[in-house]
Amino acid sequence: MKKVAILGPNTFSEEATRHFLGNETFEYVPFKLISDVFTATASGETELAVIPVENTLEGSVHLHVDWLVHEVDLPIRAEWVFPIDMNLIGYPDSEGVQNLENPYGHIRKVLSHHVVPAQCSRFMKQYLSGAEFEQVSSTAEGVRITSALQDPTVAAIGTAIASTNYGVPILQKEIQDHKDNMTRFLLVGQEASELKASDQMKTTILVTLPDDHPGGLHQMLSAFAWRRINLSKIESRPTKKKLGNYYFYIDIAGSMDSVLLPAAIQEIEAIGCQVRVLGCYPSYQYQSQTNISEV
Ligand SMILES: O=C(O)C(=O)C[C@]1(C(=O)O)C=C[C@@H](O)C=C1
Repeated sequence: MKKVAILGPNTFSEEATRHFLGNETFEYVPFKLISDVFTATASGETELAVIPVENTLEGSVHLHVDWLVHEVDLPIRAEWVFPIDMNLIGYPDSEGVQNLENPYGHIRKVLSHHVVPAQCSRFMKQYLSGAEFEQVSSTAEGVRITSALQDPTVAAIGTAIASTNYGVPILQKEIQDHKDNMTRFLLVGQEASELKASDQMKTTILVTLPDDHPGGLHQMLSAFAWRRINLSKIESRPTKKKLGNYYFYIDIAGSMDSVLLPAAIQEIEAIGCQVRVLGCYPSYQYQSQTNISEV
């Protein structure tokens, strides 16, 4: 059984991974810190890792993408998109004071993962403006601490499964700003896995433009444009080597098996761009029942 490192247990990462990879084919190894998820896989302790990289409301999780680019050499093997329903998890007001305007006015501290305030900003502004936000390593860690403290002034935002497993009630369901809040996860690792085919293949590349090459970005993009290759994401990030130096993180709809994509890459290399392929992999969309590990 291949081992998969995940941020967990009781996190959205675990929920999403179990949904897509099922409970039979892989062994899940939970880690408290996302850095440990990466290093466990880089060191060979686990074959694969699951990394959240992007959210509908928050955009890219730069910290995680930067790890993938700068700290480890783990090809992308698959991606999936999973719906994220945030829950306010805590204890009701112990004094039984019914504040009709704000039933959560007794909460003074909220514990969760750092991406959560951007996903629940409206609810937090309306009901939790009197509470301090404290960042913890995952949403589940916030629920675990809330459970240990048993203090109604401390609450967490996390998964329904964390509420059940740590025995802390859900005070309010679905507190994310949009009903269709989604997070994109990458499956990465040196070992390829047999997964169900997807009719959507993606390729992720990193491109560094040559210095002093006016119009370089335009030339690079036109290599894709005239071949009608669809770029689903392009983002510039610092190379971390020199101030003002950037690379482009590019998601391409298409496979390296096609004739067009390798030709486009050759063309941009010919103008002096450096190209690193992070992976060519199947992309899966959420359906209420999706197990991609049955081949
Ligand atoms: O803390 C968790 O539950 C996670 O799985 C991490 C994470 C993330 O890093 O984006 C995953 C999905 C949600 O967007 C919120 C948090």
